Amino acid sequence: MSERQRISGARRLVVKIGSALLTNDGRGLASAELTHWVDQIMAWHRAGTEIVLVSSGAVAEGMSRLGWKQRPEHVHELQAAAAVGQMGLIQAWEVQFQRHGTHTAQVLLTHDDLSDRKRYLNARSTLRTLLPLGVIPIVNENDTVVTDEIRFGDNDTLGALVANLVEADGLILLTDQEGLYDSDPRHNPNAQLIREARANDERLDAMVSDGGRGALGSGGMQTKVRAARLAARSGAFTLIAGGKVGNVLELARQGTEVGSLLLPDQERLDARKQWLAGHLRTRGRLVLDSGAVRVLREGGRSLLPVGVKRVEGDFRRGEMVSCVDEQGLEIARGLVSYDSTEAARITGCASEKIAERLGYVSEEELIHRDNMVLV
Ligand SMILES: Nc1ncnc2c1ncn2[C@@H]1O[C@H](COP(=O)(O)OP(=O)(O)O)[C@@H](O)[C@H]1O
Ligand SMILES: N[C@@H](CCC(=O)OP(=O)(O)O)C(=O)O
Repeated sequence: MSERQRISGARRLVVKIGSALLTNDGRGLASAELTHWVDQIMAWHRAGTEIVLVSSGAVAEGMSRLGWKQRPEHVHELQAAAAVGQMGLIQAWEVQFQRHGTHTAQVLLTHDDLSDRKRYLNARSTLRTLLPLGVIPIVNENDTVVTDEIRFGDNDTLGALVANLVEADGLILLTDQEGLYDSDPRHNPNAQLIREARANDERLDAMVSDGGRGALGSGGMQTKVRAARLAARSGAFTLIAGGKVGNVLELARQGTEVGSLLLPDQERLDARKQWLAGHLRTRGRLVLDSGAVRVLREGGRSLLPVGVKRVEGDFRRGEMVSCVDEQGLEIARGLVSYDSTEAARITGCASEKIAERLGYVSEEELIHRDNMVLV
């Protein structure tokens, strides 16, 4: 498979559209372009690719609605502008997707949400429920409750964290330049477009080192390269491409060489499992019966409550637990879908009986196979 076919063959993508592009450099929402991006996203969607859209532009749209000509210096004013602008932003997207009979969902997240294990799993479950329903989630930073992110105006990192969260095959960052150049094209007219690189290639750092922040006080290419490295941790590629090129998403879908493709060093699933195995401390143990030990060892299966005999330790949903056999030998590790008290109440229970025991169902599996590594 050629590297560009990775893009056309993607099953799940995160598309991030930056402030500079979406708001015509702060002059209000770019309505004509918005229509065009939605048409292209829908072509992809109709072909069976699940899409999460990460949309910036709340601050810029809020400033325009409030009649503010200068970007305010006070963070609380930026937050106020974002709260006003988010209304316009979501409205504009919704109207466009409605033309295609497609529902949208507003998802506001912070970086902290994604580093808290429980909220991470909750956000993941919500997004993974929306996608098969054919809904397009539209994600932005929850600017009311954060200050750092709004100061730096960086949704590239959020896009990468969402790509990790939903295990996307790729992250597409649409911006006002045609891609990543070997130096800032705003300052160097001879700058050359980088067509393809490994996301972890250290030479990229020098190319983006001047920051090159856009007029809206945003993160420039530095945050895009950093985002590509984050996305690569779960095996996703990143395409940085120019949203001003009329049909850029359509060209990318057809495998045409547009923008800069930054590639991960590892395949998607291996990368995620390595991340799981390496980054988290175990908080408790699930003692499995022999049937569960056998199916886990065979690989590729989730752990259901029915195969668990005993729960040990005190853990919360989303934390890492160890799965052991009755002799205490560790078989696997994974992110658990229920708190220890809930897990104890559903041990040995068929998945369809979870609701009866708990009054609700978070997940049918105690540990989903995507969240598990065999030891
Ligand atoms: N090596 C580079 N290649 C391309 N653009 C660069 C580079 N270094 C800095 N930039 C700057 O990054 C800007 C895009 O980033 P930004 O303004 O944050 O956009 P967005 O809102 O789309 O995230 C470009 O307009 C450009 O001036
Ligand atoms: N969340 C804020 C700021 C995000 C932002 O501008 O990020 P970026 O598009 O990466 O420069 C907004 O919607 O205006």
